[in-house]
Amino acid sequence: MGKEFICFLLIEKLGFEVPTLVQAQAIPVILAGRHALINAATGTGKTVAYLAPLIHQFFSIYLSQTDNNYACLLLCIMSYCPGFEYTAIA
Ligand SMILES: Nc1ncnc2c1ncn2[C@@H]1O[C@H](COP(=O)(O)OP(=O)(O)OP(=O)(O)O)[C@@H](O)[C@H]1O
Repeated sequence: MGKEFICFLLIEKLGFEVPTLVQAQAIPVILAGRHALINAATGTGKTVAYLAPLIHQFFSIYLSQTDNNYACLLLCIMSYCPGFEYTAIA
């Protein structure tokens, strides 16, 4: 599973045609397995910058180990905190 899944997440599921600067910088680093300290202004897209590659890696592991069972729970918490539209627990 390569870049297509990240594009699927960002474009098809979230409707983000173009990654923000912080996403464009952070996503390839995290996908490469390197540590990343993400520092950017409020509202610049940090949440997706770290969640998209984490979800990608989660499903990569899931698909390569079909004898194990995993659960990925995506929660919509818009009412909890406007502007913060999603979170993930894996
Ligand atoms: N690539 C993108 N294209 C368009 N909109 C985006 C993109 N990435 C994030 N957004 C939107 O921008 C807004 C801010 O994103 P997000 O909450 O991830 O930023 P943040 O940097 O984590 O903010 P905070 O510092 O408040 O936690 C959200 O409404 C989100 O849906």
